[in-house]
Amino acid sequence: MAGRLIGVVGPSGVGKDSVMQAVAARRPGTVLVRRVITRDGAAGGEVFDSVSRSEFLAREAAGAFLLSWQAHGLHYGIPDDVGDALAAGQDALVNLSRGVLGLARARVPGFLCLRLSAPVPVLAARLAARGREDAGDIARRLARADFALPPGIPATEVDNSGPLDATVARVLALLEDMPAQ
Ligand SMILES: Nc1ncnc2c1ncn2[C@@H]1O[C@H](COP(=O)(O)OP(=O)(O)OP(=O)(O)O)[C@@H](O)[C@H]1O
Ligand SMILES: O=P(O)(O)OC[C@H]1O[C@H](OP(=O)(O)O)[C@H](O)[C@@H]1O
Repeated sequence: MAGRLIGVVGPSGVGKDSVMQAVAARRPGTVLVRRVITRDGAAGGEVFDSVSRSEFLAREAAGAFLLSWQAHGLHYGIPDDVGDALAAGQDALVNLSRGVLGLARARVPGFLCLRLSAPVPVLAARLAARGREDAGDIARRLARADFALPPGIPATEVDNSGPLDATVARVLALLEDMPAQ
């Protein structure tokens, strides 16, 4: 049976990468999708494929991405070969912009969406503690916290304002129960 693509969305700092990494580590057969990003490879955080803007645009034009978008002054791409993992029966977790959920749902049979949430003061504290962005960039990320999901996208909301372990346990339970949407 084919695996499922599980899009994890929510405001910057809510914990998407943290939750995805912990879930993949505890759930055999679940892989993390490595994103292509026009961000400095030394920025830290998630493991990603760092490329120049010109390289990104060339790959995009060549059809190398299942999904691509821009946010925070960066380009993001999801390699098309994620389909190989799904075809091999692996579930794949991917950090997505809320803005590409309509396309993801249209392009990927059985696409699932988890929407993480936490209050803005919690996001602000986490982004400051993470230290990957400067104060101006953090302010711009927080201003985007309430970005709405496109209409008609079924998403299961999971609160990540408490301990990470509690969120991970909740997501692991959900993944056993959730039917393809
Ligand atoms: N439940 C939690 N409790 C405390 N700290 C957390 C929790 N979840 C994540 N964090 C911390 O919050 C910070 C932001 O987490 P993370 O980078 O996973 O968020 P993100 O949603 O992927 O953000 P972005 O969209 O900006 O990449 C990290 O420093 C992480 O360690
Ligand atoms: O606000 P929306 O569009 O949902 O998300 C926009 C982008 O914000 C985050 O970027 P990063 O991981 O912090 O670079 C997400 O991963 C996504 O790529």
